[in-house]
Amino acid sequence: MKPRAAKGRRQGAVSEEAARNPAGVSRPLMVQATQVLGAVLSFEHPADAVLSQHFREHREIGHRDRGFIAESVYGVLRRLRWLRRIAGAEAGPRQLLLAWLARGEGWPMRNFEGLASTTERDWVAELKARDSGEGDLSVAERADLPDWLAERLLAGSDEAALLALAHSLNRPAPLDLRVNLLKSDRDALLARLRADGFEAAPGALSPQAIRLGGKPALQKHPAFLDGSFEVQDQGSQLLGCLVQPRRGEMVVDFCAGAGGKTLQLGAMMRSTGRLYAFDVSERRLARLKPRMARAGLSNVHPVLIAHEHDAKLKRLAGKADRVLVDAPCSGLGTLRRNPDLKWRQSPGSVAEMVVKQGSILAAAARLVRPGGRLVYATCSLLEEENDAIADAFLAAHPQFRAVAAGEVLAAQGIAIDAGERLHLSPAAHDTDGFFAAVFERLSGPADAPAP
Ligand SMILES: C[S@@+](CC[C@H](N)C(=O)[O-])C[C@H]1O[C@@H](n2cnc3c(N)ncnc32)[C@H](O)[C@@H]1O
Repeated sequence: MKPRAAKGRRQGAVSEEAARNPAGVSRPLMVQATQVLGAVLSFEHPADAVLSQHFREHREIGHRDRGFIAESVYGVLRRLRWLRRIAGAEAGPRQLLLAWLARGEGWPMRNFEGLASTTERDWVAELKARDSGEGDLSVAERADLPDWLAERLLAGSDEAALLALAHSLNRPAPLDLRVNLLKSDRDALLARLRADGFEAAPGALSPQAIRLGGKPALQKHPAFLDGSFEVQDQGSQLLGCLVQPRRGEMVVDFCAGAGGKTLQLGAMMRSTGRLYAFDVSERRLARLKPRMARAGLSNVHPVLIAHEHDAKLKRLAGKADRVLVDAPCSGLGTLRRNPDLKWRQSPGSVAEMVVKQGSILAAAARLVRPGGRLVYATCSLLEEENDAIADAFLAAHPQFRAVAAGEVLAAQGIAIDAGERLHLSPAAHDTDGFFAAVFERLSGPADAPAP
């Protein structure tokens, strides 16, 4: 990614001395937020990557000011359709930001004094009075989703449910931690965090989860540095519970990425057995390595593969006790954290993903031993990436049977309305949107070799 601005203090650099409005925002901070928003709205790179790069290049920006920039950018992304409707289809980043603050955040006019020019303030005053014509909006506009996505989510649902889902997706996500069972337990970590002034409560769904109030900075907290916890959404934790790996087993995390779930699986195995972490991305696997060390795991073996038919996988055929396929997907279940995805994805990108998902699942299934378990998961809300893939897999693989996700979770004391397959959503469960299907390989002959 190209740097968008030179480093150091210059015009627009946030300083402690600059005058701030009643909301604590200064003119230079507005300039920074506008710059980042402009870069994000080109949709060339994921919003979180643009923000991280900006903050790396501007270490002088404090925690609170970073919060303002990130929340403003994410606020605009969440409500982009609505904002363009009230601010005009041609509105640039500065206007969209002003419109968000005036209408989305409900700033009073006095907050704009000193931050916006007279012309801008006149425009904002007019905007505040403007009727955005809510009555004439389509369901996709009210949901602040692109038409194609609203249509797909509406299939098998109704308008009220779609709007409830969209509103839950258009809110910021809570902050969940996963206790590293190798290093601590939930009660001990809760006590430690509360003693440090954190608002912390046990997660309602995952037995390994703690939910924090607010968005405290955690990277330098001693309990983070000593590996006692990782940040992981409760929904994601339930996927690890569906895999339910045991001590001494051979487990494969087929799409391990930077290891969000690998670390959970490794801790559930108590750092015994062998846990292979495959991925096609060297960059992501590189990020897993320091996390393994911090977590105190010695059973994880990261392996870079070229694709799902890589020859490195052959020797594991029919050997794994558990295989997780946390498939590459549209990510639309994570819109609370990645609101730009709804504008970055398209029917074409989803169609490509679907082909890849089917291919990865079929390849990963070859590694499962008779009697072993296979879990297919995504963080998508789209039927074609979820149930349709699971249905097609079962139809083409009679050597596998479906296992009810609800029963696997209930056996671990996790009471959730899962039924056959897990469908989590921010509206119903206050987690990110996740899907998971569990399969078991029947005893029988091994698969024919891969073509
Ligand atoms: C949803 S992400 C995984 C997230 C990770 N499991 C976690 O919990 O942090 C999907 C991953 O699949 C990887 N991937 C894409 N194509 C793949 C393939 N053919 N085989 C294995 N992994 C692949 C991507 O690089 C990405 O890291």
